[in-house]
Amino acid sequence: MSFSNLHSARKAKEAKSFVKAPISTISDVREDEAAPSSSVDLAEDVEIRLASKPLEVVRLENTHRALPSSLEIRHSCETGRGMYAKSAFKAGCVLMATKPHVSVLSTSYLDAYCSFCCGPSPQSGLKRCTRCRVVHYCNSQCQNNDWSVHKHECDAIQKWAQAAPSSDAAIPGDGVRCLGRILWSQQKEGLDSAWTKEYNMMQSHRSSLQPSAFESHTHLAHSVVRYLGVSSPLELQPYGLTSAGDLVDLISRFTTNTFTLTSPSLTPIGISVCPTIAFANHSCDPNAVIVFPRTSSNPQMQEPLMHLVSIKPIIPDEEVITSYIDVTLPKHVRQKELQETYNFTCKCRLCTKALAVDPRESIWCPKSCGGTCPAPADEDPMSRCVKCKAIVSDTDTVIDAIRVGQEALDKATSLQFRDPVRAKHITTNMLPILISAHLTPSCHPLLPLTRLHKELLIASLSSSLTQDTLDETIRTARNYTVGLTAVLPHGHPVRGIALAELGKLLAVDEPAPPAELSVAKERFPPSGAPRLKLAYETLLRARDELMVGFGVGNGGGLVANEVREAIVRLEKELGAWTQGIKNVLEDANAGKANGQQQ
Ligand SMILES: C[S@@+](CC[C@H](N)C(=O)[O-])C[C@H]1O[C@@H](n2cnc3c(N)ncnc32)[C@H](O)[C@@H]1O
Repeated sequence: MSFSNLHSARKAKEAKSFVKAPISTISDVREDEAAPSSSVDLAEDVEIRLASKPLEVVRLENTHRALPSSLEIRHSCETGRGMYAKSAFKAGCVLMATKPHVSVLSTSYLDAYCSFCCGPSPQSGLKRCTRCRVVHYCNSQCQNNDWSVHKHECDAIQKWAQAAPSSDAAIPGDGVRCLGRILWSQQKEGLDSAWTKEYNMMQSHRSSLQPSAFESHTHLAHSVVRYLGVSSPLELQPYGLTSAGDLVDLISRFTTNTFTLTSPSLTPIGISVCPTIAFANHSCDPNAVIVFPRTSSNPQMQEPLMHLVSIKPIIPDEEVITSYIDVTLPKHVRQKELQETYNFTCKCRLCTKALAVDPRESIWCPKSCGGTCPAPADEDPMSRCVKCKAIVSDTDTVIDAIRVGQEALDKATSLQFRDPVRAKHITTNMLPILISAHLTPSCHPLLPLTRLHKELLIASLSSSLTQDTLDETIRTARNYTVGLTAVLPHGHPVRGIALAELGKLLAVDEPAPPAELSVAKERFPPSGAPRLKLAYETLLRARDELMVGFGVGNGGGLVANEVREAIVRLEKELGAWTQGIKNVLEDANAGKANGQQQ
């Protein structure tokens, strides 16, 4: 397989969730060395997620037609409205698929994806709107379909650019553009329409706004008013905004209920608003995920379609719960994000159950018994191995390494697209420090640094593809999948994508395989046929996990299609190898036999 076949060579400019790292510096980790998984026992889990008494069903009165009859909205005192299963689902079921009310691309993707169907640029390239010169479309069909809303947006973008203090600020941010689209769409659909009612039924935290949210909400409100070009409160009335409180509700509903729009390989490319799926509440140990698999052969057919997919079996009356944040993060980071953005304290079992060791905050046993210990922290420096009870003596080193690692992660993330060489320098230097402090591959910040390093290595492979750089990238990708395996359940789409990426890297033609294959026998990654075999096995695992995470009914999404094609190619290559070896052996045997006869 050629390097260009790697989907991960994408320009993930605004990826805000995870990261990657260089590998020659990372000691090899076996998959069975991963810290114990934090996923929970199903029977116990179900017991917790089933309400003790029947919950009140929320009547939707001619709205939310996208909600299938197998799901129901019910109300609980603790979490408000939530989505509940009325029948049983296996892992990998598409619970619902619907077109979001609004989807908007992040600024850095406006020239790489179509602003109507959110599909990637076709081979022939995207066509730019000649008036605003900001949004792009696949073709005139997408442009025409978008015109009823874009005609307002087009004027607003042009006026915004004229008033911008610098070229950096010439395009409004995605939040402002998304709110503009919501308001123009409401006007188009009618303030009494189901569309508008559904938006207005979404939860607002207006009466309980966190002080930390005041500033960002006020800033967003001012920007939206400027973007709409209104100069008095009266001019907001046609948008259904009759008071300052209405404006706060609009913004609060937006921040509380917005989803990240992702590509089929999970690169965050924008934001989407979908009131029906927004009924789903949060858990750090979710049983469902939201993906955009883009399986339709015609990209303009209703794309982007948001799919809600079960990643665990769900029983009738069980709540369907997704995660709003990156659940590979440690508890205190998750809790802070949920409080600040969504205004609640998570009481899921991952947040409340005392785990002996959380793989997100774990180090290897100081006596190397194979067990793990909780990562020491300033407030709780005492730590011992859960297996052999050995005490961690050098706690300051670990605490310092974690602190410096977090600083390096923040710095390298901010440099990833602006100065990738410096970012890679940082990750290259930081990874060995965290590894020598005994952090497990799933421990924060080693996991996100490994991810960032991997992304940086993949991005630089096209200009420097050598055996060493490829092997280093493979080792990093492998360490990343090992870390993920400890913190995400089987079938989580992030795991499927990471495995697909690793499998594809292993399948890239080796630029200069070692002449003496026996010399390289023990190292990772292997060379030659064993490498192809490993690529094949990894892609089979990826296919199985993608089928769950992106839905069996979707064939595992676009990435699983690519994986299947790679599997077929590898089957042929491996077949050719096996046949070649068989032929050589037969020739050798025939030669021996001839020699004996003579
Ligand atoms: C996207 S909405 C989910 C639907 C919402 N419960 C409703 O009634 O419309 C997000 C909001 O739901 C509430 N929520 C979601 N998950 C929760 C949880 N695990 N515990 C408490 N509140 C939760 C929070 O108020 C959060 O800001």
